Amino acid sequence: MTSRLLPIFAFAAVMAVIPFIPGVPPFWIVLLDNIGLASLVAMGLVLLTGVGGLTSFGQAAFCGFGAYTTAVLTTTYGVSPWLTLPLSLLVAGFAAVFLGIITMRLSGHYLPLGTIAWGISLYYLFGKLEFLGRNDGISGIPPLSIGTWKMLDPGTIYFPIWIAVIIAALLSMNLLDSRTGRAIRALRRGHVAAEAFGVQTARAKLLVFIYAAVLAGLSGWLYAHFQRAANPTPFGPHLGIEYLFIAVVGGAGYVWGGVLGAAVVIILKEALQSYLPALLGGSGQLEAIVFGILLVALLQLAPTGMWPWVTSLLPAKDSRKRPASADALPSRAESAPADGVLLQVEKARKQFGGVVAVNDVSFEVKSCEIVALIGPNGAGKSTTFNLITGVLPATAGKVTVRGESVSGAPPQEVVKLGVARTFQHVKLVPDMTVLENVALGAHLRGSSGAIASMLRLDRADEAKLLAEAAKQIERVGLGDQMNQLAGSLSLGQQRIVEIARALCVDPMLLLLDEPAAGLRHMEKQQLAALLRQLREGGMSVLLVEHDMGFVMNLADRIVVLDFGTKIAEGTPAEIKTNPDVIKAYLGAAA
Ligand SMILES: Nc1ncnc2c1ncn2[C@@H]1O[C@H](COP(=O)(O)OP(=O)(O)OP(=O)(O)O)[C@@H](O)[C@H]1O
Repeated sequence: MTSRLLPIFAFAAVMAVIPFIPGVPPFWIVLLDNIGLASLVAMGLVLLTGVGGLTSFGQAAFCGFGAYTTAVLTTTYGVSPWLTLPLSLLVAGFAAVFLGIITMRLSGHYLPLGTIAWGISLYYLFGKLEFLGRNDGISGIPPLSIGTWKMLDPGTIYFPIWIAVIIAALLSMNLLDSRTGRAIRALRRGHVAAEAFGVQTARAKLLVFIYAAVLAGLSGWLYAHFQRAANPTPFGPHLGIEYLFIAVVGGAGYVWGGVLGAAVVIILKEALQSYLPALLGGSGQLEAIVFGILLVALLQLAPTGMWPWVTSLLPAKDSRKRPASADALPSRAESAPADGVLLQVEKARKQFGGVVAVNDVSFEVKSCEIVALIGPNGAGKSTTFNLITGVLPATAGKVTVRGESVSGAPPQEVVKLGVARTFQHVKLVPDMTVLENVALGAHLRGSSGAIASMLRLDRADEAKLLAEAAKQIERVGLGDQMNQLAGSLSLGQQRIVEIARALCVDPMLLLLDEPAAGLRHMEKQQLAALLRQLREGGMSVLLVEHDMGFVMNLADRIVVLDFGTKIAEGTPAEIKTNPDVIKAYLGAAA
């Protein structure tokens, strides 16, 4: 048994024993059932909100889909509860596809607002539909049973609930620790970085949305057979907010945070409801107020949630070693273009309203060449990068890579042609290790999907991706930092991590946006040596850089932009003495 699974099996063993401990009050078991049911929903939210950065207040509605599906099928049509399980999950999943296609396009505050909107609508819909029993709901739902053993009491339904929680936790952990998981985790840093490495972000968002909905649907299915009744109240927006609360209190980025959050919130609520009126002698909503205050205090104590706070109190584990060696990933099949021109930018133009950020700029990058793009702040260098990599559509002009037009192509297509990039403002996921961040660069070189990852069938593929990531990290000289969190590195080192991530693409052209910023003198020399070595190996580099010493010693050719217009192009020696460049840039930079 691996050390990863050991704590889970220990937890499962403890949970299995609890109902058999003599003297355990039945009320505790009911509480544990409720914790398990809430854990399932919260675990989905951990992936959706904590990991993927997509806030949803509407998860309770998916519990409703799961619960009502089994309620209708078992009571009206007499279908066996076990047969309704896949159907409940399917209905919740399809509802997520439909709602996800509409809502996942929203960004910023509009996304959570969208989820509140459909959360409220579905709550009222459940209460209006005749076949769902309107506000009274559906009663007489049969219990789960195996043979003649009917799971009628809280102590027996306890087992399917907690088996579901443990399986869901395992699947979620497997998913996060995979190629698809990295893609989901990268979503939190925005679309641009993930898409630059081929991640279909819309698909990844929808996937995690469906996953969270299916877990909520499972919770709803279990709830219906636990309560033996379903009505709209537990599937309304109030509960939707509470589930999000549970995930945040537990630690929205951590699978087990969902379970811990559910335990803390449900036990706290229950304790306040039982003891507060007796203590203070009052009745009414006092416990709700105290509950709110206590949760805010908890979040002050552990702003990223209880789970990371609790685990930080445990003795630190040994960080993982270098990934085991694996078969190398196949190298890029395409060879250098016959005419030697890797990248051709022809009269590229980009206007933002009245601002002409890139003004009919033309230049090319040949095979095995290092070209620098320089110019004052706001000259249009980063915008030019964004035009080449498909982040922004050009207003006019043409960009070709190895003779193939990339105008209008999305970043996911451009990277397939062997164009990899780094960003002026570093876009790493800070709470992922250096290794995991870099492995995102090899996304397109792996093929395992979400289901294979959840079932751990992706290990051979994953080993190759991690081995490639480790190779590139060592190549850029950060082998010792491989298992550190990317956010703990200096900004200069994070830029180098971005280079390793780009190298994982096996690129023909590397686009580096200010790679030397934040590096010390020695580190700059090492970076220059690395880039020369890459050039010797057949790679081309286009770099934006303000450090003129670095550029002049490294570049074969320099293109100078000023106010979006190309004002000069030539060798470092020519550029250094060009009066226009001195006037517009070098004079000021010197
Ligand atoms: N999304 C945008 N919307 C509007 N204007 C923009 C946008 N992006 C860039 N610009 C404008 O386009 C011009 C070029 O910006 P760009 O970031 O490409 O310059 P840069 O040469 O990379 O500058 P720096 O060296 O400061 O990064 C600037 O005037 C900038 O304000």
